[in-house]
Amino acid sequence: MLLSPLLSSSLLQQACRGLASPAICDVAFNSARRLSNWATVDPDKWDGANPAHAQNLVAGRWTGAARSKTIPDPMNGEAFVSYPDTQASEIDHFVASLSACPKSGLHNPFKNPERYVMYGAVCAKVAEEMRKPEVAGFFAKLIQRTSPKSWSQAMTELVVTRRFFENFSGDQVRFTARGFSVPGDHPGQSSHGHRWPYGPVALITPFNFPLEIPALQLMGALFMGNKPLTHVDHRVSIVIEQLLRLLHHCGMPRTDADLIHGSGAVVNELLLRAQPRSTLFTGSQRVAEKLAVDMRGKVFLEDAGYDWKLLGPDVQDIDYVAWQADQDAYACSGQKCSAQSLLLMHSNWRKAGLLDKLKARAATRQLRDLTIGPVLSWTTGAMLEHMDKLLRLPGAQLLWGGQPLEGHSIPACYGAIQPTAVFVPLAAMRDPEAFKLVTTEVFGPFQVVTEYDDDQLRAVLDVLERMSHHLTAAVVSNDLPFLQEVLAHTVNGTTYAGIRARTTGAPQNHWFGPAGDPRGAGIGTPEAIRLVWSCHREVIHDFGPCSATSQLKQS
Ligand SMILES: NC(=O)c1ccc[n+]([C@@H]2O[C@H](COP(=O)([O-])OP(=O)(O)OC[C@H]3O[C@@H](n4cnc5c(N)ncnc54)[C@H](O)[C@@H]3O)[C@@H](O)[C@H]2O)c1
Repeated sequence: MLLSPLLSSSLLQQACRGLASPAICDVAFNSARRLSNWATVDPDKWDGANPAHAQNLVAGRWTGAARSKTIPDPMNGEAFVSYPDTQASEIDHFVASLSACPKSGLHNPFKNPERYVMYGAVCAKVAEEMRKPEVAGFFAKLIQRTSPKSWSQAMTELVVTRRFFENFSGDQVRFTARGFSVPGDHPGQSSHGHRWPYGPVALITPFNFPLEIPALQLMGALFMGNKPLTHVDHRVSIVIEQLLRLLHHCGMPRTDADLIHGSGAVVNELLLRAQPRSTLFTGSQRVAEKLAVDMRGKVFLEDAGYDWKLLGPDVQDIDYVAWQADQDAYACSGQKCSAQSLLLMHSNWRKAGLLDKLKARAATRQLRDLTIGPVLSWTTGAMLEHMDKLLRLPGAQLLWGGQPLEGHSIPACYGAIQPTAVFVPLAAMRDPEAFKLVTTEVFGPFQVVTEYDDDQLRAVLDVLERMSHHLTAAVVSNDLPFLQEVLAHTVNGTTYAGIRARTTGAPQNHWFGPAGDPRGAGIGTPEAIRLVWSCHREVIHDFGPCSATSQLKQS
Protein backbone atom coordinates (compact mmCIF):
# COMPACT_ATOMS: atom_id res chain seq x y z
CA MET A 1 0.00 0.00 0.00
CA LEU A 2 1.44 3.38 -0.97
CA LEU A 3 1.18 5.99 1.71
CA SER A 4 1.56 9.67 1.76
CA PRO A 5 4.96 10.73 3.09
CA LEU A 6 4.01 13.26 5.64
CA LEU A 7 1.75 12.92 8.52
CA SER A 8 1.06 15.71 10.92
CA SER A 9 -1.52 18.33 11.50
CA SER A 10 -1.73 19.10 7.80
CA LEU A 11 -2.48 15.40 7.24
CA LEU A 12 -5.34 15.74 9.66
CA GLN A 13 -6.64 18.67 7.69
CA GLN A 14 -6.53 16.51 4.57
CA ALA A 15 -8.29 13.73 6.46
CA CYS A 16 -11.06 16.10 7.35
CA ARG A 17 -11.29 17.59 3.89
CA GLY A 18 -11.24 14.17 2.29
CA LEU A 19 -14.51 13.02 3.71
CA ALA A 20 -16.59 15.73 5.22
CA SER A 21 -18.70 18.27 3.47
CA PRO A 22 -16.75 21.46 2.74
CA ALA A 23 -18.94 23.50 5.04
CA ILE A 24 -18.27 21.25 8.03
CA CYS A 25 -14.53 21.19 7.35
CA ASP A 26 -14.26 24.93 7.21
CA VAL A 27 -15.92 25.34 10.56
CA ALA A 28 -13.83 22.55 12.03
CA PHE A 29 -10.68 24.45 11.40
CA ASN A 30 -11.97 27.85 12.33
CA SER A 31 -13.99 26.73 15.28
CA ALA A 32 -12.08 28.14 18.21
CA ARG A 33 -12.58 31.72 17.16
CA ARG A 34 -16.36 31.34 17.25
CA LEU A 35 -16.75 29.20 20.38
CA SER A 36 -17.93 30.78 23.59
CA ASN A 37 -15.35 31.13 26.29
CA TRP A 38 -15.85 27.68 27.81
CA ALA A 39 -13.28 25.93 25.56
CA THR A 40 -9.62 25.93 26.60
CA VAL A 41 -8.22 24.22 23.50
CA ASP A 42 -7.89 25.84 20.11
CA PRO A 43 -7.87 23.05 17.53
CA ASP A 44 -6.71 25.51 14.86
CA LYS A 45 -3.42 26.17 16.61
CA TRP A 46 -2.86 22.92 18.42
CA ASP A 47 0.56 21.31 17.99
CA GLY A 48 3.81 20.63 19.81
CA ALA A 49 4.58 24.35 19.92
CA ASN A 50 1.10 25.15 21.32
CA PRO A 51 0.18 22.19 23.50
CA ALA A 52 -3.16 21.87 25.26
CA HIS A 53 -3.04 22.00 29.07
CA ALA A 54 -5.46 19.65 30.82
CA GLN A 55 -6.74 20.27 34.35
CA ASN A 56 -8.37 18.13 37.01
CA LEU A 57 -11.76 19.10 38.39
CA VAL A 58 -12.40 18.53 42.06
CA ALA A 59 -15.18 19.91 44.27
CA GLY A 60 -16.02 22.48 41.59
CA ARG A 61 -12.45 23.80 41.07
CA TRP A 62 -10.16 23.29 38.09
CA THR A 63 -6.72 22.35 39.46
CA GLY A 64 -3.33 20.97 38.50
CA ALA A 65 -0.86 18.70 40.24
CA ALA A 66 2.74 19.18 41.37
CA ARG A 67 4.00 17.32 38.32
CA SER A 68 2.76 17.15 34.78
CA LYS A 69 3.33 14.77 31.86
CA THR A 70 2.87 15.05 28.14
CA ILE A 71 1.08 12.99 25.51
CA PRO A 72 2.65 12.41 22.10
CA ASP A 73 0.58 13.44 19.10
CA PRO A 74 -0.34 10.03 17.62
CA MET A 75 0.45 11.31 14.13
CA ASN A 76 3.91 12.72 14.66
CA GLY A 77 5.07 12.19 18.25
CA GLU A 78 5.12 15.90 19.20
CA ALA A 79 4.16 16.50 22.84
CA PHE A 80 0.76 18.11 22.18
CA VAL A 81 -1.05 17.76 25.53
CA SER A 82 0.26 18.27 29.04
CA TYR A 83 -1.80 16.83 31.84
CA PRO A 84 -1.57 16.82 35.66
CA ASP A 85 0.35 13.72 36.68
CA THR A 86 -1.55 13.43 39.95
CA GLN A 87 0.27 11.29 42.53
CA ALA A 88 -1.26 9.09 45.21
CA SER A 89 -0.07 11.68 47.77
CA GLU A 90 -2.29 14.30 46.08
CA ILE A 91 -5.66 12.56 46.04
CA ASP A 92 -7.03 13.70 49.42
CA HIS A 93 -9.23 16.36 47.77
CA PHE A 94 -10.75 13.76 45.47
CA VAL A 95 -11.42 11.38 48.35
CA ALA A 96 -13.02 14.18 50.38
CA SER A 97 -15.11 15.41 47.45
CA LEU A 98 -16.52 11.96 46.71
CA SER A 99 -17.07 11.16 50.38
CA ALA A 100 -19.06 14.37 50.80
CA CYS A 101 -21.84 12.87 48.69
CA PRO A 102 -24.29 10.88 50.85
CA LYS A 103 -25.52 7.40 49.91
CA SER A 104 -28.90 8.95 49.13
CA GLY A 105 -27.24 10.90 46.33
CA LEU A 106 -27.53 14.48 45.17
CA HIS A 107 -31.13 13.86 44.28
CA ASN A 108 -33.66 11.07 44.46
CA PRO A 109 -37.44 10.87 44.13
CA PHE A 110 -37.82 12.40 47.63
CA LYS A 111 -34.87 14.80 47.61
CA ASN A 112 -34.26 17.72 45.23
CA PRO A 113 -36.55 16.28 42.52
CA GLU A 114 -36.21 19.55 40.63
CA ARG A 115 -32.72 18.37 39.66
CA TYR A 116 -34.21 15.75 37.30
CA VAL A 117 -35.83 18.63 35.44
CA MET A 118 -32.64 20.68 35.66
CA TYR A 119 -30.70 17.90 33.91
CA GLY A 120 -33.35 17.76 31.18
CA ALA A 121 -32.74 21.46 30.62
CA VAL A 122 -28.95 21.02 30.63
CA CYS A 123 -29.28 18.27 28.00
CA ALA A 124 -31.48 20.48 25.81
CA LYS A 125 -28.91 23.26 26.00
CA VAL A 126 -25.93 20.98 25.26
CA ALA A 127 -27.78 19.50 22.27
CA GLU A 128 -28.49 23.02 21.03
CA GLU A 129 -24.79 23.90 21.34
CA MET A 130 -23.71 20.70 19.59
CA ARG A 131 -25.99 21.48 16.66
CA LYS A 132 -23.88 24.57 15.98
CA PRO A 133 -21.41 23.64 13.24
CA GLU A 134 -18.50 25.29 15.06
CA VAL A 135 -19.15 23.27 18.24
CA ALA A 136 -19.67 20.02 16.31
CA GLY A 137 -16.46 20.67 14.40
CA PHE A 138 -14.60 21.50 17.62
CA PHE A 139 -15.45 18.16 19.24
CA ALA A 140 -14.95 16.12 16.07
CA LYS A 141 -11.52 17.67 15.68
CA LEU A 142 -10.61 16.93 19.31
CA ILE A 143 -11.71 13.32 18.84
CA GLN A 144 -9.73 12.99 15.62
CA ARG A 145 -6.56 14.53 17.05
CA THR A 146 -6.49 12.38 20.17
CA SER A 147 -7.83 9.06 18.85
CA PRO A 148 -7.18 9.30 15.10
CA LYS A 149 -10.05 8.13 12.92
CA SER A 150 -11.56 9.30 9.66
CA TRP A 151 -13.52 12.53 9.70
CA SER A 152 -16.77 10.68 9.12
CA GLN A 153 -16.11 8.39 12.10
CA ALA A 154 -15.19 11.36 14.32
CA MET A 155 -18.29 13.28 13.23
CA THR A 156 -20.49 10.23 13.80
CA GLU A 157 -19.23 10.01 17.38
CA LEU A 158 -20.22 13.63 17.89
CA VAL A 159 -23.64 13.10 16.30
CA VAL A 160 -24.42 10.03 18.42
CA THR A 161 -23.48 12.03 21.53
CA ARG A 162 -25.62 14.96 20.44
CA ARG A 163 -28.61 12.70 19.80
CA PHE A 164 -28.21 11.24 23.27
CA PHE A 165 -28.46 14.75 24.71
CA GLU A 166 -31.52 15.35 22.52
CA ASN A 167 -33.09 12.13 23.80
CA PHE A 168 -32.77 13.18 27.42
CA SER A 169 -33.96 16.76 27.00
CA GLY A 170 -37.11 18.08 28.65
CA ASP A 171 -38.82 15.56 30.92
CA GLN A 172 -36.90 12.50 29.73
CA VAL A 173 -34.50 12.46 32.69
CA ARG A 174 -37.34 12.18 35.18
CA PHE A 175 -39.16 9.68 32.99
CA THR A 176 -35.99 7.57 33.08
CA ALA A 177 -36.21 7.61 36.87
CA ARG A 178 -39.83 6.38 36.66
CA GLY A 179 -40.93 3.90 39.35
CA PHE A 180 -44.13 1.93 39.87
CA SER A 181 -46.72 1.32 42.52
CA VAL A 182 -48.81 -1.66 43.60
CA PRO A 183 -52.05 -1.39 45.65
CA GLY A 184 -51.70 -2.73 49.21
CA ASP A 185 -53.76 -5.05 51.44
CA HIS A 186 -55.83 -2.43 53.25
CA PRO A 187 -56.70 1.26 53.10
CA GLY A 188 -53.62 3.52 53.32
CA GLN A 189 -51.19 0.86 52.10
CA SER A 190 -49.39 0.78 48.78
CA SER A 191 -45.90 -0.22 47.74
CA HIS A 192 -43.76 1.97 45.53
CA GLY A 193 -40.68 0.90 43.63
CA HIS A 194 -38.18 3.70 43.09
CA ARG A 195 -34.98 3.96 41.07
CA TRP A 196 -32.48 4.99 43.71
CA PRO A 197 -28.99 6.49 43.29
CA TYR A 198 -25.86 4.91 44.73
CA GLY A 199 -24.48 8.34 45.75
CA PRO A 200 -20.70 8.49 45.31
CA VAL A 201 -19.75 6.52 42.18
CA ALA A 202 -16.83 6.18 39.78
CA LEU A 203 -16.66 6.00 36.03
CA ILE A 204 -13.58 4.81 34.11
CA THR A 205 -13.43 4.72 30.31
CA PRO A 206 -10.82 3.97 27.61
CA PHE A 207 -9.28 5.92 24.74
CA ASN A 208 -11.18 4.73 21.69
CA PHE A 209 -14.35 6.82 21.98
CA PRO A 210 -13.07 9.87 23.84
CA LEU A 211 -16.39 11.71 23.77
CA GLU A 212 -19.24 9.23 23.36
CA ILE A 213 -18.48 6.61 26.01
CA PRO A 214 -17.62 8.96 28.91
CA ALA A 215 -20.35 11.45 27.96
CA LEU A 216 -23.16 8.87 27.89
CA GLN A 217 -22.03 7.17 31.11
CA LEU A 218 -21.33 10.44 32.93
CA MET A 219 -24.78 11.79 32.13
CA GLY A 220 -26.46 8.51 33.10
CA ALA A 221 -24.74 8.69 36.48
CA LEU A 222 -25.80 12.30 36.98
CA PHE A 223 -29.40 11.75 35.81
CA MET A 224 -29.97 9.13 38.48
CA GLY A 225 -28.67 11.40 41.27
CA ASN A 226 -25.11 10.14 41.72
CA LYS A 227 -21.92 12.12 42.10
CA PRO A 228 -19.42 10.57 39.65
CA LEU A 229 -15.65 10.67 39.84
CA THR A 230 -14.68 10.50 36.18
CA HIS A 231 -11.45 9.15 34.71
CA VAL A 232 -10.80 8.74 30.99
CA ASP A 233 -7.60 7.33 29.50
CA HIS A 234 -4.98 10.11 29.80
CA ARG A 235 -4.23 9.99 26.05
CA VAL A 236 -7.67 11.42 25.24
CA SER A 237 -9.02 12.87 28.49
CA ILE A 238 -8.72 16.44 27.23
CA VAL A 239 -11.94 15.72 25.28
CA ILE A 240 -14.14 14.95 28.29
CA GLU A 241 -12.59 17.91 30.09
CA GLN A 242 -13.86 20.17 27.29
CA LEU A 243 -17.31 18.54 27.52
CA LEU A 244 -17.41 19.19 31.26
CA ARG A 245 -16.60 22.84 30.57
CA LEU A 246 -19.47 22.94 28.06
CA LEU A 247 -21.78 21.25 30.59
CA HIS A 248 -20.95 23.92 33.18
CA HIS A 249 -21.61 26.57 30.53
CA CYS A 250 -25.02 24.94 29.96
CA GLY A 251 -26.02 25.01 33.62
CA MET A 252 -24.65 21.87 35.24
CA PRO A 253 -23.54 22.62 38.83
CA ARG A 254 -19.72 22.57 38.92
CA THR A 255 -19.60 20.43 42.04
CA ASP A 256 -21.72 17.60 40.58
CA ALA A 257 -18.85 15.65 38.98
CA ASP A 258 -15.08 15.40 39.49
CA LEU A 259 -12.48 14.59 36.83
CA ILE A 260 -9.03 13.12 37.34
CA HIS A 261 -6.51 12.82 34.51
CA GLY A 262 -3.40 10.68 34.83
CA SER A 263 -2.42 7.12 35.48
CA GLY A 264 -4.77 4.20 36.05
CA ALA A 265 -2.68 3.09 39.03
CA VAL A 266 -3.35 6.35 40.90
CA VAL A 267 -7.04 6.10 40.09
CA ASN A 268 -6.98 2.55 41.45
CA GLU A 269 -5.52 3.90 44.71
CA LEU A 270 -8.15 6.64 44.77
CA LEU A 271 -10.94 4.09 44.37
CA LEU A 272 -9.53 1.99 47.19
CA ARG A 273 -9.49 5.00 49.50
CA ALA A 274 -12.75 6.65 48.45
CA GLN A 275 -14.76 3.40 48.16
CA PRO A 276 -17.34 4.56 45.62
CA ARG A 277 -20.57 2.63 46.07
CA SER A 278 -20.53 1.51 42.45
CA THR A 279 -17.96 1.72 39.64
CA LEU A 280 -18.61 1.52 35.91
CA PHE A 281 -15.52 0.32 34.10
CA THR A 282 -15.09 0.24 30.32
CA GLY A 283 -11.76 -1.09 29.08
CA SER A 284 -9.60 -4.19 29.06
CA GLN A 285 -10.45 -7.50 30.66
CA ARG A 286 -7.28 -7.37 32.77
CA VAL A 287 -8.19 -4.12 34.52
CA ALA A 288 -11.88 -5.09 34.73
CA GLU A 289 -11.06 -8.25 36.70
CA LYS A 290 -8.68 -6.36 38.99
CA LEU A 291 -11.27 -3.74 39.81
CA ALA A 292 -13.93 -6.39 40.41
CA VAL A 293 -11.73 -7.78 43.18
CA ASP A 294 -10.55 -4.42 44.53
CA MET A 295 -14.10 -3.07 44.70
CA ARG A 296 -15.42 -6.34 46.18
CA GLY A 297 -17.78 -6.92 43.28
CA LYS A 298 -19.38 -3.47 43.30
CA VAL A 299 -18.72 -2.93 39.61
CA PHE A 300 -20.46 -2.86 36.26
CA LEU A 301 -18.22 -3.95 33.42
CA GLU A 302 -17.96 -3.33 29.70
CA ASP A 303 -14.68 -5.06 29.03
CA ALA A 304 -12.96 -6.86 26.19
CA GLY A 305 -14.68 -7.14 22.87
CA TYR A 306 -13.94 -10.21 20.75
CA ASP A 307 -16.79 -9.99 18.33
CA TRP A 308 -17.85 -12.41 15.62
CA LYS A 309 -19.82 -12.27 12.42
CA LEU A 310 -21.44 -15.37 10.96
CA LEU A 311 -22.38 -15.33 7.28
CA GLY A 312 -25.23 -17.76 6.65
CA PRO A 313 -25.68 -20.05 3.64
CA ASP A 314 -27.87 -17.60 1.66
CA VAL A 315 -25.57 -15.41 -0.41
CA GLN A 316 -27.19 -12.12 -1.43
CA ASP A 317 -26.33 -8.41 -1.55
CA ILE A 318 -22.66 -9.40 -1.62
CA ASP A 319 -21.34 -5.89 -2.27
CA TYR A 320 -23.25 -4.52 0.70
CA VAL A 321 -22.10 -7.37 2.93
CA ALA A 322 -18.48 -6.81 1.83
CA TRP A 323 -18.73 -3.09 2.51
CA GLN A 324 -20.21 -3.68 5.98
CA ALA A 325 -17.61 -6.33 6.82
CA ASP A 326 -14.80 -3.97 5.87
CA GLN A 327 -16.33 -1.22 8.03
CA ASP A 328 -16.78 -3.58 10.96
CA ALA A 329 -13.22 -4.89 10.83
CA TYR A 330 -11.25 -1.79 9.96
CA ALA A 331 -13.12 1.48 10.63
CA CYS A 332 -11.33 3.40 13.42
CA SER A 333 -8.39 1.11 12.54
CA GLY A 334 -10.21 -1.74 14.26
CA GLN A 335 -10.20 0.07 17.60
CA LYS A 336 -13.85 -0.43 18.42
CA CYS A 337 -14.76 -2.86 21.16
CA SER A 338 -17.44 -4.01 18.69
CA ALA A 339 -14.97 -4.56 15.82
CA GLN A 340 -15.33 -7.74 13.80
CA SER A 341 -12.53 -9.96 15.11
CA LEU A 342 -13.70 -13.27 13.64
CA LEU A 343 -15.52 -13.70 10.34
CA LEU A 344 -17.10 -17.14 9.93
CA MET A 345 -18.34 -17.48 6.37
CA HIS A 346 -20.36 -20.23 4.80
CA SER A 347 -18.39 -21.65 1.87
CA ASN A 348 -21.04 -20.25 -0.51
CA TRP A 349 -19.64 -16.76 0.20
CA ARG A 350 -16.11 -17.78 -0.71
CA LYS A 351 -17.40 -19.35 -3.94
CA ALA A 352 -19.26 -16.11 -4.72
CA GLY A 353 -16.00 -14.13 -4.45
CA LEU A 354 -16.43 -12.40 -1.07
CA LEU A 355 -12.74 -12.61 -0.14
CA ASP A 356 -11.66 -10.78 -3.31
CA LYS A 357 -14.16 -8.03 -2.58
CA LEU A 358 -12.97 -7.71 1.02
CA LYS A 359 -9.34 -7.59 -0.07
CA ALA A 360 -10.09 -4.89 -2.65
CA ARG A 361 -11.93 -2.81 -0.06
CA ALA A 362 -9.13 -3.13 2.50
CA ALA A 363 -6.64 -1.92 -0.11
CA THR A 364 -8.49 1.39 -0.50
CA ARG A 365 -7.86 2.36 3.13
CA GLN A 366 -5.24 5.08 3.47
CA LEU A 367 -3.42 6.98 6.13
CA ARG A 368 -4.05 10.17 4.14
CA ASP A 369 -7.71 10.24 5.13
CA LEU A 370 -7.28 8.22 8.34
CA THR A 371 -9.37 5.33 7.06
CA ILE A 372 -6.39 3.47 8.49
CA GLY A 373 -4.20 5.00 11.19
CA PRO A 374 -2.37 4.70 14.48
CA VAL A 375 -3.20 1.92 16.94
CA LEU A 376 -2.92 3.20 20.49
CA SER A 377 -2.75 0.05 22.61
CA TRP A 378 -0.74 -2.40 20.43
CA THR A 379 2.65 -1.74 18.84
CA THR A 380 3.38 -2.73 15.24
CA GLY A 381 5.76 -5.43 16.46
CA ALA A 382 3.20 -6.94 18.86
CA MET A 383 0.50 -7.14 16.17
CA LEU A 384 2.83 -8.72 13.61
CA GLU A 385 4.17 -11.17 16.19
CA HIS A 386 0.59 -12.23 16.94
CA MET A 387 -0.04 -12.64 13.22
CA ASP A 388 3.07 -14.84 12.86
CA LYS A 389 1.86 -17.11 15.66
CA LEU A 390 -1.51 -17.49 13.92
CA LEU A 391 0.19 -18.25 10.62
CA ARG A 392 1.99 -21.18 12.26
CA LEU A 393 -1.36 -22.94 12.91
CA PRO A 394 -2.12 -25.84 10.55
CA GLY A 395 -3.71 -24.61 7.31
CA ALA A 396 -3.45 -20.89 8.23
CA GLN A 397 -2.68 -18.33 5.55
CA LEU A 398 -2.35 -14.58 5.19
CA LEU A 399 -5.30 -13.24 3.16
CA TRP A 400 -4.23 -9.61 2.93
CA GLY A 401 -2.21 -6.97 4.78
CA GLY A 402 0.40 -8.16 7.22
CA GLN A 403 2.85 -5.30 6.62
CA PRO A 404 3.70 -2.21 8.67
CA LEU A 405 2.41 1.09 7.30
CA GLU A 406 5.16 3.09 5.63
CA GLY A 407 6.03 6.73 5.11
CA HIS A 408 4.71 8.14 8.34
CA SER A 409 5.87 9.67 11.60
CA ILE A 410 3.56 7.77 13.99
CA PRO A 411 5.62 7.33 17.19
CA ALA A 412 6.99 3.85 17.91
CA CYS A 413 4.97 3.59 21.14
CA TYR A 414 1.91 3.20 18.89
CA GLY A 415 1.17 0.64 16.17
CA ALA A 416 0.67 1.10 12.43
CA ILE A 417 -0.16 -1.86 10.19
CA GLN A 418 -2.13 -2.43 7.04
CA PRO A 419 -5.68 -3.79 7.38
CA THR A 420 -4.90 -7.47 7.91
CA ALA A 421 -6.76 -10.79 7.72
CA VAL A 422 -5.50 -14.26 8.52
CA PHE A 423 -7.40 -17.38 7.47
CA VAL A 424 -7.50 -20.13 10.10
CA PRO A 425 -9.36 -23.41 9.32
CA LEU A 426 -12.25 -24.20 11.64
CA ALA A 427 -10.68 -27.56 12.46
CA ALA A 428 -7.53 -25.87 13.81
CA MET A 429 -9.63 -24.11 16.46
CA ARG A 430 -10.43 -27.39 18.19
CA ASP A 431 -7.02 -27.26 19.86
CA PRO A 432 -7.37 -25.23 23.11
CA GLU A 433 -4.08 -23.34 22.64
CA ALA A 434 -4.96 -22.46 19.04
CA PHE A 435 -8.43 -21.39 20.15
CA LYS A 436 -6.91 -19.10 22.78
CA LEU A 437 -4.65 -17.54 20.17
CA VAL A 438 -7.44 -17.10 17.63
CA THR A 439 -9.76 -15.48 20.18
CA THR A 440 -7.20 -13.03 21.56
CA GLU A 441 -8.55 -9.56 20.96
CA VAL A 442 -6.13 -7.52 18.83
CA PHE A 443 -7.30 -3.95 19.31
CA GLY A 444 -6.24 -2.90 15.82
CA PRO A 445 -7.02 -3.50 12.10
CA PHE A 446 -6.82 -7.23 12.37
CA GLN A 447 -9.30 -10.09 11.86
CA VAL A 448 -9.35 -13.86 11.60
CA VAL A 449 -11.43 -15.42 8.83
CA THR A 450 -12.68 -18.99 8.70
CA GLU A 451 -15.05 -21.09 6.61
CA TYR A 452 -17.69 -23.73 7.25
CA ASP A 453 -20.01 -25.99 5.28
CA ASP A 454 -23.67 -27.02 5.72
CA ASP A 455 -22.70 -29.93 7.95
CA GLN A 456 -20.42 -27.83 10.20
CA LEU A 457 -22.89 -25.46 11.87
CA ARG A 458 -22.57 -27.43 15.14
CA ALA A 459 -18.80 -26.92 15.07
CA VAL A 460 -19.33 -23.20 14.49
CA LEU A 461 -21.76 -22.95 17.42
CA ASP A 462 -19.23 -24.84 19.54
CA VAL A 463 -16.58 -22.18 18.76
CA LEU A 464 -19.03 -19.44 19.76
CA GLU A 465 -19.95 -21.30 22.95
CA ARG A 466 -16.31 -21.58 24.03
CA MET A 467 -15.68 -17.83 23.86
CA SER A 468 -15.34 -16.01 27.16
CA HIS A 469 -16.83 -12.60 26.28
CA HIS A 470 -20.11 -11.86 24.61
CA LEU A 471 -20.36 -8.27 23.50
CA THR A 472 -21.50 -7.88 19.87
CA ALA A 473 -22.27 -10.37 17.13
CA ALA A 474 -23.77 -10.40 13.66
CA VAL A 475 -25.71 -13.18 11.97
CA VAL A 476 -25.76 -12.17 8.33
CA SER A 477 -28.64 -14.08 6.77
CA ASN A 478 -32.29 -13.81 5.89
CA ASP A 479 -32.72 -17.58 6.23
CA LEU A 480 -35.13 -17.71 9.17
CA PRO A 481 -34.49 -21.30 10.35
CA PHE A 482 -30.74 -20.56 10.26
CA LEU A 483 -31.19 -17.33 12.21
CA GLN A 484 -33.44 -19.08 14.70
CA GLU A 485 -30.87 -21.82 15.28
CA VAL A 486 -27.97 -19.41 15.78
CA LEU A 487 -29.86 -16.92 17.94
CA ALA A 488 -31.19 -19.75 20.10
CA HIS A 489 -27.69 -21.02 20.89
CA THR A 490 -25.71 -17.82 21.43
CA VAL A 491 -25.75 -15.05 24.04
CA ASN A 492 -24.09 -11.85 22.81
CA GLY A 493 -25.55 -8.75 24.46
CA THR A 494 -25.82 -6.75 21.24
CA THR A 495 -26.62 -9.09 18.35
CA TYR A 496 -27.55 -7.95 14.87
CA ALA A 497 -29.58 -10.39 12.78
CA GLY A 498 -30.43 -10.22 9.09
CA ILE A 499 -28.66 -9.61 5.82
CA ARG A 500 -27.65 -6.07 6.90
CA ALA A 501 -26.25 -7.30 10.23
CA ARG A 502 -23.11 -5.59 11.51
CA THR A 503 -20.99 -5.84 14.61
CA THR A 504 -20.28 -2.12 15.02
CA GLY A 505 -22.53 0.88 15.12
CA ALA A 506 -23.56 1.33 18.74
CA PRO A 507 -25.84 4.29 18.17
CA GLN A 508 -27.64 6.02 21.03
CA ASN A 509 -30.98 4.37 20.18
CA HIS A 510 -30.27 0.80 21.16
CA TRP A 511 -28.76 -1.08 24.06
CA PHE A 512 -25.05 -1.70 23.80
CA GLY A 513 -23.31 -4.00 26.22
CA PRO A 514 -22.29 -7.58 26.95
CA ALA A 515 -24.54 -10.43 28.10
CA GLY A 516 -23.89 -13.62 30.02
CA ASP A 517 -22.17 -11.89 32.99
CA PRO A 518 -24.15 -10.50 35.92
CA ARG A 519 -21.61 -7.65 36.11
CA GLY A 520 -22.32 -6.67 32.50
CA ALA A 521 -23.16 -3.00 31.95
CA GLY A 522 -25.02 -1.21 29.19
CA ILE A 523 -24.76 2.26 27.72
CA GLY A 524 -27.02 4.84 26.22
CA THR A 525 -30.65 3.84 26.59
CA PRO A 526 -33.00 4.49 29.54
CA GLU A 527 -32.79 0.76 30.42
CA ALA A 528 -28.97 0.87 30.43
CA ILE A 529 -28.96 3.96 32.64
CA ARG A 530 -31.43 2.46 35.09
CA LEU A 531 -29.43 -0.78 35.30
CA VAL A 532 -25.99 0.74 35.74
CA TRP A 533 -26.62 3.91 37.66
CA SER A 534 -29.52 3.14 39.98
CA CYS A 535 -30.72 0.42 42.29
CA HIS A 536 -34.21 -0.56 43.35
CA ARG A 537 -35.74 0.82 46.54
CA GLU A 538 -39.21 -0.20 47.65
CA VAL A 539 -41.09 2.18 49.94
CA ILE A 540 -44.29 0.72 51.39
CA HIS A 541 -46.69 3.44 52.40
CA ASP A 542 -48.94 2.38 55.25
CA PHE A 543 -50.70 5.47 56.49
CA GLY A 544 -53.76 3.91 58.13
CA PRO A 545 -56.47 4.26 59.34
CA CYS A 546 -55.52 1.88 62.19
CA SER A 547 -58.84 0.30 63.15
CA ALA A 548 -59.37 -2.31 65.85
CA THR A 549 -60.35 -4.89 63.21
CA SER A 550 -57.07 -4.55 61.37
CA GLN A 551 -55.15 -5.24 64.64
CA LEU A 552 -57.24 -8.33 65.22
CA LYS A 553 -56.64 -9.56 61.66
CA GLN A 554 -52.85 -9.29 62.07
CA SER A 555 -52.77 -11.28 65.33
N1 LIG B 1 -17.10 -3.37 26.19
C1 LIG B 1 -17.10 -2.12 25.80
O1 LIG B 1 -18.12 -1.47 25.70
C2 LIG B 1 -15.77 -1.47 25.45
C3 LIG B 1 -15.74 -0.20 24.88
C4 LIG B 1 -14.51 0.34 24.52
C5 LIG B 1 -13.34 -0.37 24.74
N2 LIG B 1 -13.39 -1.59 25.30
C6 LIG B 1 -12.18 -2.38 25.52
O2 LIG B 1 -11.12 -1.55 25.99
C7 LIG B 1 -9.88 -2.13 25.64
C8 LIG B 1 -8.98 -1.07 25.03
O3 LIG B 1 -8.59 -0.12 25.95
P1 LIG B 1 -7.24 -0.22 26.83
O4 LIG B 1 -6.52 -1.46 26.49
O5 LIG B 1 -6.51 1.06 26.72
O6 LIG B 1 -7.94 -0.40 28.25
P2 LIG B 1 -7.34 -0.30 29.73
O7 LIG B 1 -8.10 -1.26 30.54
O8 LIG B 1 -5.85 -0.38 29.73
O9 LIG B 1 -7.71 1.20 30.16
C9 LIG B 1 -9.06 1.60 30.30
C10 LIG B 1 -9.14 2.67 31.38
O10 LIG B 1 -8.78 2.11 32.62
C11 LIG B 1 -7.84 2.95 33.27
N3 LIG B 1 -7.05 2.08 34.14
C12 LIG B 1 -5.98 1.32 33.80
N4 LIG B 1 -5.56 0.63 34.88
C13 LIG B 1 -6.38 0.95 35.91
C14 LIG B 1 -6.48 0.54 37.27
N5 LIG B 1 -5.62 -0.32 37.82
N6 LIG B 1 -7.46 1.07 38.02
C15 LIG B 1 -8.36 1.95 37.50
N7 LIG B 1 -8.30 2.36 36.22
C16 LIG B 1 -7.34 1.87 35.43
C17 LIG B 1 -7.08 3.60 32.14
O11 LIG B 1 -6.44 4.79 32.57
C18 LIG B 1 -8.20 3.85 31.16
O12 LIG B 1 -8.89 5.02 31.52
C19 LIG B 1 -10.21 -3.23 24.65
O13 LIG B 1 -10.14 -4.48 25.29
C20 LIG B 1 -11.65 -2.92 24.24
O14 LIG B 1 -12.39 -4.05 23.81
C21 LIG B 1 -14.59 -2.16 25.67
